[in-house]
Amino acid sequence: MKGFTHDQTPLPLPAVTSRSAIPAPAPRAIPAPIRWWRELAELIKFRLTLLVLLTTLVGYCIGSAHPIDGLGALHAVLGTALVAAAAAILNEVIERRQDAQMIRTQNRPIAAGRVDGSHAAAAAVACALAGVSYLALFANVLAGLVAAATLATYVCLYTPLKLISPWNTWVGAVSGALPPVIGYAGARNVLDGTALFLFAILFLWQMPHFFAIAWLYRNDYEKAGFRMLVVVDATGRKLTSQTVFFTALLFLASLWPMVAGTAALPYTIGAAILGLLFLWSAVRFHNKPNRTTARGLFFSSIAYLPLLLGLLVLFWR
Ligand code: HEM
Ligand SMILES: CC(C)=CCC/C(C)=C/CC/C(C)=C/COP(=O)(O)OP(=O)(O)O
Repeated sequence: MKGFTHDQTPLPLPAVTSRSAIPAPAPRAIPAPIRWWRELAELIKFRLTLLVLLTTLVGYCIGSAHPIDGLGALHAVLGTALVAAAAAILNEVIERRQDAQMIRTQNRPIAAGRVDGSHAAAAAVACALAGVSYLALFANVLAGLVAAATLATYVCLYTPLKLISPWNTWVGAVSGALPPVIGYAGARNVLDGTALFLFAILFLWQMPHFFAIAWLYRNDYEKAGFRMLVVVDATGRKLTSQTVFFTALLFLASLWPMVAGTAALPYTIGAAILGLLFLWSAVRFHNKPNRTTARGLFFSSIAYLPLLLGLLVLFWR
């Protein structure tokens, strides 16, 4: 890959337009391993992928009998990690032109031309095949199939649909909701009501999560030609109403274990408190949509999910 072999320069920095007569200090060289890691982290969307893998681990823990089989969990997470990394890279290959037009993504290795798209695609396909086979061999075939379906919905449906219809977010939310199901299938080798519950939590959570982001980056999305709801809904009313609607549904769905008797009381109390705080954040965004409330909602989403999933694992029975 171009960026991993010849490139000795630090990653491009934003242009500095200072008129000061004092010469800027020469940029300090970044050690090669750090540079490579940064490129790889951008390629595989490291932080997003990390949370995705946490949901897989949670799915495994919920599906597994006590005590949890640590090696089994490791297999499920490793296999999913390979497929998720492949998904991120293929998305960046397909969207390299759009990514290059958006401020948020223009410095991604493929969009910026530091990594060759066809080499990256070949590596991603190898990674995807390795991940699905790994899951089929070391977890079970069902987990491998769910992972393959996650990859297919993300790369073959969601990614092209972003340029066509605002329904893309629903499709993307299906991809994002499947990783805990991979973990659950890896532990149980079946898909049942609990798998559906995990899917529903992730599906609903993604709506406020993404609508907050979409609001923050709506100019970027418009510039790149993405048909997100935030771009086609000029008033923003649909987007903010849907944000509250889905967060309220998420609140209700998160209380399902109380009704089904599958989680102890501390879970219900914790889920109710977290859900109300998240809902408050969504209502604040609805009543006054601006950068502050959108950012607040984004951070609430990032805090809510691991906390809720942590409670679920701790108090599941
Ligand atoms: C419809 C589905 C989703 C869409 C469209 C979406 C989109 C995005 C975008 C555009 C960002 C970048 C925000 C920024 O750079 O400031 C982001 C950040 C993030 N997303 Fe999502 N996301 C979705 C689902 C998920 C899922 C399923 C997870 C994990 C379970 C997740 C976890 C994260 C995390 C941890 C971040 C912050 C990391 C970072 O800033 O790089 N997202 N999301
Ligand atoms: C096992 C497996 C395949 C796991 C992956 C699951 C997955 C793809 C989760 C993310 C869901 C999603 C739609 C993210 C946004 O992507 P985006 O392309 O809109 O984000 P971007 O604008 O930052 O590129």
